[in-house]
Amino acid sequence: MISIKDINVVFGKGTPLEKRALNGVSLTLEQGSFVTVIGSNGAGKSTLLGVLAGDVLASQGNVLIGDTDVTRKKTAARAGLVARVFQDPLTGSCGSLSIEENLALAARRGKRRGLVAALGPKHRDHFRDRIRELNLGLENRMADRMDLLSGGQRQAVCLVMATLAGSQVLLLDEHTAALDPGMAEFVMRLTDKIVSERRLTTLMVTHSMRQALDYGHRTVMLHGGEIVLDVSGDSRKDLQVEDLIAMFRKMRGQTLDDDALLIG
Ligand SMILES: Nc1ncnc2c1ncn2[C@@H]1O[C@H](COP(=O)(O)OP(=O)(O)OP(=O)(O)O)[C@@H](O)[C@H]1O
Repeated sequence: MISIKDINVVFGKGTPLEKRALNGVSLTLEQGSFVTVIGSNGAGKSTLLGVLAGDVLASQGNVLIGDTDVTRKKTAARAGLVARVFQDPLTGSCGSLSIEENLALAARRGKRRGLVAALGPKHRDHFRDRIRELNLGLENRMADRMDLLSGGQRQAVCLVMATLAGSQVLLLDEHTAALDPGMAEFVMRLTDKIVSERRLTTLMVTHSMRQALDYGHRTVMLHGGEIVLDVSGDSRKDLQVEDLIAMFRKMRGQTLDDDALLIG
């Protein structure tokens, strides 16, 4: 479960560049709920994920993950609670390490014992089994460096990595945006499977209105650092991509030049 209450984030406070990125945002997600987050550029989506991951400390408000108040805990201190997959497949893993070593590092996230302990035969078998489930043939390439994989293969491995340390929260920051449409669909189906099988509490930022409505149970729209739409259940089922685009237009007070960018 995630509960954030009345979160304010101000960057560059007291400087000419002061920017209020989040303004009194409150959100509660039950364990296992999958929420898609949309909003135009600069709306505050990444800042919201940063507040949950610990990269961004709120100037006001509280963040609870499960029963733990993590408001003042930095990223490393909440690493065992939160897993994150980024847009750039190179960000969430180490290209110069093998698939197996990356998995071993991910399995130790938030724990004290090092890489050697996580590369014992039992763990290796487990890693190979988990990678085999992807059906990408990567179980035969466990010693290959991560930077030899395609972007999609790498994101798929990152998703497996995100589940290895037992985190209950998964943050997805436009994690399919850099992939071709076929691979993006594969990674989304995999995401859906992992989230539902493991009952992960998930926030997924996307610029694709289609993805935002097709996946998850609830959709939240941010604008100017505030939640301006929060839909689930029947009212979400009735929503069409065109409705979301119309809301974007209204929020931005202008016509979008290229709807295809949003529909994608
Ligand atoms: N570290 C920072 N220092 C100063 N300003 C920042 C910082 N991070 C974000 N901002 C500003 O805060 C606002 C919200 O940024 P954020 O990255 O959360 O938006 P976003 O909704 O994720 O946008 P995008 O869709 O473009 O990724 C923007 O105006 C941005 O310029």
